[in-house]
Amino acid sequence: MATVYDLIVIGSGPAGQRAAIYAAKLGKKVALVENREVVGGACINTGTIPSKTMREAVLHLSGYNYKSIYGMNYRVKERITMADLAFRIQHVIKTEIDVTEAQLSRNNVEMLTGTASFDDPTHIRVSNSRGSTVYEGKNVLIATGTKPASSPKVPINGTTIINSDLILNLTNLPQTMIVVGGGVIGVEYCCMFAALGVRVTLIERRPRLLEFADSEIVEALSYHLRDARVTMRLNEEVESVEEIDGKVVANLESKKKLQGDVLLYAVGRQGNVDELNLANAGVEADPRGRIPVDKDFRTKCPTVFAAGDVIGFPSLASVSMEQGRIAAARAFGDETIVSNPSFYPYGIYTIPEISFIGKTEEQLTEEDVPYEVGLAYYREIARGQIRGDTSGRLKLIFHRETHSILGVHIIGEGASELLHIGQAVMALGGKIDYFVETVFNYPTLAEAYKVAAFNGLNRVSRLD
Ligand SMILES: Cc1cc2nc3c(=O)[nH]c(=O)nc-3n(C[C@H](O)[C@H](O)[C@H](O)COP(=O)(O)OP(=O)(O)OC[C@H]3O[C@@H](n4cnc5c(N)ncnc54)[C@H](O)[C@@H]3O)c2cc1C
Ligand SMILES: NC(=O)c1ccc[n+]([C@@H]2O[C@H](COP(=O)([O-])OP(=O)(O)OC[C@H]3O[C@@H](n4cnc5c(N)ncnc54)[C@H](O)[C@@H]3O)[C@@H](O)[C@H]2O)c1
Repeated sequence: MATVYDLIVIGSGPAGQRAAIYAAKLGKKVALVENREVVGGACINTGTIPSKTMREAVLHLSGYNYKSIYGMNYRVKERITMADLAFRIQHVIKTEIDVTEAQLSRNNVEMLTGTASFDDPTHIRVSNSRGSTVYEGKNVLIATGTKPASSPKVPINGTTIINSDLILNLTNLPQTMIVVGGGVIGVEYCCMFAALGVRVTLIERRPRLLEFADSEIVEALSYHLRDARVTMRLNEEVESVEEIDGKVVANLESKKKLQGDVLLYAVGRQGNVDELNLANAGVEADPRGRIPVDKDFRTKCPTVFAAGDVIGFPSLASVSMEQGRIAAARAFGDETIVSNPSFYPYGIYTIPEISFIGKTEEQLTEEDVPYEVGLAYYREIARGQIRGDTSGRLKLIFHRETHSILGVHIIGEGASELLHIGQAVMALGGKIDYFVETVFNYPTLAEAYKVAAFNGLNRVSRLD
């Protein structure tokens, strides 16, 4: 007889963890299956946490934030090595794994190590080196995440041709690097390596980087990339990659050839569905391994749910956690838990960082919405000068007539934290006037909201 669980969760990344803990809090019997040796998924082990820790280490050791004050030669450590970066990354990964394991165990979530697959909609086979065991799940959540997209024409070798899972395989900092893909992963790593002095060439097949972000903000970022000696090749597609005489060569569709010491291939991600035997549950994935779900994260099979990156957009750790929580609630008939997707923020940890919420100017123009913009430059704000960030800016987009806030877009120090002020005001239905009427601590970067609000309202009154 198979052991019976109220919920079997497959995958221990942000979506799986939150679902498992939420169901356990409802008093349900929960098992969490993970095929890695440790919990945390791509988020803790290869994606979010390592990349954000590496960025922090790069900023600290390179003295990046203080160069405008102490001069371009200022740095905390003269020769920064991959070992310096790996030291801090491994420390944070280990701590995060410990925290997650403790959370799961004190909530009585049973961990099963191995690869899960469906025998039928309610029977999950867990296979590992010791064999396989079948468990019964009255409900099942697929939270298996994604892996880096690959191409037979790009032979990843783990040393000179890598993807984002293999960054820590680099033993030495390269002198030159080719980054393929101007999405979030490509641009974030491009910024980090450029800040370390690596000469980076970034190749993107679209006409611009980060196509979902506000174009003014992306232009501002592009200025910083050029300043860090990054060469941007937009409208260029990489067709194949090869190794010639110890160098990596990227062959572009335009017949150009680019050469570097290392190539990072970051052209998107593919759902982890190959090993699941989805057909046995009557569930199908699309060619990119994404599983379609309804608003409650239910698949075509009523007792099988899917959440996190495996369902596709927006593929963020932050959103995956919410999806997992809601999926678990719905599995047990709890309709009270809600989460509003229109107030999901983006934090893009480029150097400088970018964060935004709501609509871009391009979207509002397309929709014929009468909007106005209020801008604040960090250089006009005392805290900007104190922190040494004089190029940051905060942009508030608001409705000319109702004054409601339609979007907040920030580039600069602290952007991803600062954004949550705008997010709260938007979510609570506040208007731009709130920022004018509110006293902010001084000197803070948050003051940028007030300056931007004055700027925007002045523009409206000049025209009315
Ligand atoms: C380089 C990088 C940087 C990122 N930075 C950010 C960021 O700054 N902010 C942000 O919000 N998001 C970021 N993300 C995205 C974020 O990591 C993902 O959105 C998040 O990890 C998705 O969580 P998940 O639970 O869906 O799956 P994952 O975290 O991918 O976890 C899924 C787990 O399931 C396991 N699994 C797969 N198949 C099976 C099976 N058959 N049986 C058992 N186990 C299985 C996998 O091994 C994995 O451990 C980043 C991603 C990358 C790659
Ligand atoms: N800070 C964050 O929130 C964060 C950070 C990293 C990753 N992520 C998540 O990870 C996911 C994957 O990120 P990603 O950057 O790999 O994927 P992506 O799909 O966002 O970007 C891939 C880019 O590569 C380009 N491209 C594809 N093939 C190409 C080729 N042959 N030559 C040149 N360019 C090519 C595409 O046009 C696209 O712009 C994202 O959806 C994102 O949500 C989030």
